[in-house]
Amino acid sequence: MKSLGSIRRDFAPWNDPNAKPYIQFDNVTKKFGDFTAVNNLSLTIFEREFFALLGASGCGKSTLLRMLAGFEEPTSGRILLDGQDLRGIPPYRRPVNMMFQSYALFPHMTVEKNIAFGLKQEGMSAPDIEKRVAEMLRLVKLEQFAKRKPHQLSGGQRQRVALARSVAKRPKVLLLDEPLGALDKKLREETQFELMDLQQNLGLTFVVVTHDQEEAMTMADRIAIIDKGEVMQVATPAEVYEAPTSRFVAHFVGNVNMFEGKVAERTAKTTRIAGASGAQIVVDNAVDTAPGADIVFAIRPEKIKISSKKPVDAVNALEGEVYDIAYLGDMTVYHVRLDDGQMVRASTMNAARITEDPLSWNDRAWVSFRPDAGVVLTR
Ligand SMILES: Nc1ncnc2c1ncn2[C@@H]1O[C@H](COP(=O)(O)OP(=O)(O)OP(=O)(O)O)[C@@H](O)[C@H]1O
Repeated sequence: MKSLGSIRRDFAPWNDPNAKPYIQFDNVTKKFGDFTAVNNLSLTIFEREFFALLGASGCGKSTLLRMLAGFEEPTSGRILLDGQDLRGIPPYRRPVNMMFQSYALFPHMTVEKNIAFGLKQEGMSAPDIEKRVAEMLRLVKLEQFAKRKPHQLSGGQRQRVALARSVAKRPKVLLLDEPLGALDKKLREETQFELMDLQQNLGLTFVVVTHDQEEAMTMADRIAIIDKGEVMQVATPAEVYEAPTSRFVAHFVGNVNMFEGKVAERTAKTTRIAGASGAQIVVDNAVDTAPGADIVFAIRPEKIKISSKKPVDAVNALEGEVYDIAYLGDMTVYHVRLDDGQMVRASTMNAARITEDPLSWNDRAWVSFRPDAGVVLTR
């Protein structure tokens, strides 16, 4: 497969067999009574990585973070940081800091006092505190707000104060639980980039918990997709999107079409899949699957072409009727009901202002795609 690697091109320690993991969850299980919140989970995070734990509500991602911070201990298994077993080490003695969803700023203190608070408690000298606070204010671009109190700030500004306060003590690892949850969409997007800059400039390791796939995709070097306390896949955003290893992951991240069927025939290079209704498609061989086995071809909407005439030379072309059209400005999403009843989602970028092949509701239409435009999944 071609590289679906890190956006930071030169940063991919997970591909380096000699790289030492920084954080290790080693067969970690966490039970609350009879309920298993985290189930025999293992994963590794590298120094300076921006790592996201992504999953639906209740999947156990916050529990993972809380165990790393030391607010919970694993029922079994180990968590190592820089080779050291963290069991029994209280939160304040771990080189990690946690930023909570509710930022919990002190309302009666100014921005600079909020940032200075932890440093003072640590016994840092006054001139050093002053220097560090100024540096933090610069970092989060709040210099002119130093004397304000939290209620005189916007949500996004409060967010940045909380961030500055969490990184002021220079923890090696910053844990962020839904850090942008309280921000509106536009501010969220801006802050995502600020967070990435901050992490890179300070050279910190970030572990962020989110249920927002777009947020994880934007910010993280790698994403762990968690379901019911188990890791479903750990990969770069591009791999998770282009090469999901299960239906669960394919569905969880982005939109996807699933062509279900049985293996009808295999050659050295391709597999022919027969759907229940008789429609057949040909895909590149990806897995070792015997004829007759159940299989699914997962393909993203933007990899499907839609046209009013049957495309010449297309290996896979299926006919149907336009059921629904959503014009979204930058792109248009078509729902096509194939003649066998399956609904297919195809999206096209509106790169030009006028479409050459306009399609309307109830028009006959063809959807076509290349054999390598999706992935074959068996689980
Ligand atoms: N102290 C506790 N006692 C009992 N059950 C708990 C406790 N803490 C968490 N759980 C349960 O463990 C599961 C995982 O919780 P966790 O907070 O890790 O989920 P999450 O993935 O972070 O969800 P959310 O996005 O809603 O915060 C949930 O079903 C939750 O109810």
